[in-house]
Amino acid sequence: MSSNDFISIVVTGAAGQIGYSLVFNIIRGDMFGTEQKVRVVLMDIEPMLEGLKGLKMEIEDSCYPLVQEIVITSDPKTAFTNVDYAVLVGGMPRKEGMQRVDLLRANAAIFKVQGKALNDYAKKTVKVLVVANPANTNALIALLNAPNIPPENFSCLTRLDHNRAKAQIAMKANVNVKDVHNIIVWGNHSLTIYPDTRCGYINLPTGKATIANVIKNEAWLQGDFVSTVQVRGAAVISARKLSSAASAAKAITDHMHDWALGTPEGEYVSMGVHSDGSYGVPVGVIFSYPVTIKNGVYSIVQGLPIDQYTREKIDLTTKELVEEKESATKILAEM
Ligand SMILES: NC(=O)C1=CN([C@@H]2O[C@H](COP(=O)(O)OP(=O)(O)OC[C@H]3O[C@@H](n4cnc5c(N)ncnc54)[C@H](O)[C@@H]3O)[C@@H](O)[C@H]2O)C=CC1
Ligand SMILES: O=C([O-])CC(=O)C(=O)O
Repeated sequence: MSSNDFISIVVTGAAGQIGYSLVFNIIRGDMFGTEQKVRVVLMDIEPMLEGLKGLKMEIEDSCYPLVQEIVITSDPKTAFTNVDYAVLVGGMPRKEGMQRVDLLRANAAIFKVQGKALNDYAKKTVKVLVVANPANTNALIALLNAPNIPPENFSCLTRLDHNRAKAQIAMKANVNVKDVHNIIVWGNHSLTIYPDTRCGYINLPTGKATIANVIKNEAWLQGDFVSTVQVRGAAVISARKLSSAASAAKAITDHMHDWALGTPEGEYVSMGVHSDGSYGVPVGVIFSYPVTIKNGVYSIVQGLPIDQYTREKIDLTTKELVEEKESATKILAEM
């Protein structure tokens, strides 16, 4: 995993609300296991360095034994040098009246710089997770600016959508979340993401049953369930007046944990990854697929049945991602 006896991970946007939860998940051992020492680089923009000093003090005061070193910085070279993992949370949030393309432009500049810094300073084996929105296309921009790092090493966070879908099914079926398996979320981390339960199953005391057979409500599975997952982020913002943070940090932790340590035999998780053309999605967009992971390498689950309804949902989210890619390509060409 690392040439040393510790793993080096950078978290950008570490002074923000996700960072405040995430960093403690990492140093507690939730991400890489309770025996794995970690060197954590906390990166944010210069005006946030004072806040990062406070976070560093809190980390020290928590006395977590896995902490090898805590570095705080706003300098990309210092942040990315020799890291094994990079979680890119920092970005420009959408402001009132801002169009999606404006958000893309503001973030393209950030992810161009960070992609180049990863390329120049990180280990060539670095595994990158982009969280900041628009997450799929920000990940693509970073990837395009890091030609020396394999495209398979870039991903974006859709595990929160996956976890949200799993939780909705568990609540509807009145079972524990740990008994719900093989949910899939397809596509873009946006309102078009498609949560799909057709391959999923639930472990009941009587044995394994399909989600459809337990829920027995196809209209709900194709209607309210899908829309609840799609608008869940907005629902949290509306209630909390802040976007999801602890649940996002948990999803990041799940994503990196599974990427580093693998998925249980037969278990799918959802990850935004560089499309290889699977399921008719064009090559070269960052698309959420069902994956299994072994020895740090993910494989897109192949051969799943795609019915007409699913095809339409996958096509819709694909169309949005292709349009985002076109906008990003134009924006990058103008820079
Ligand atoms: N993919 C997903 O499932 C989710 C994505 N998000 C996204 O994650 C991002 C972060 O969310 P929060 O922590 O709540 O936001 P926040 O606003 O609390 O924190 C963001 C941090 O990023 C920093 N930042 C801005 N530009 C930076 C740069 N160039 N380099 C380093 N740091 C920079 C800011 O100074 C701030 O400290 C947002 O874009 C949000 O939309 C949030 C939840 C779920
Ligand atoms: O919209 C946001 O900033 C937060 C987000 O992505 C989510 O909660 O899924």
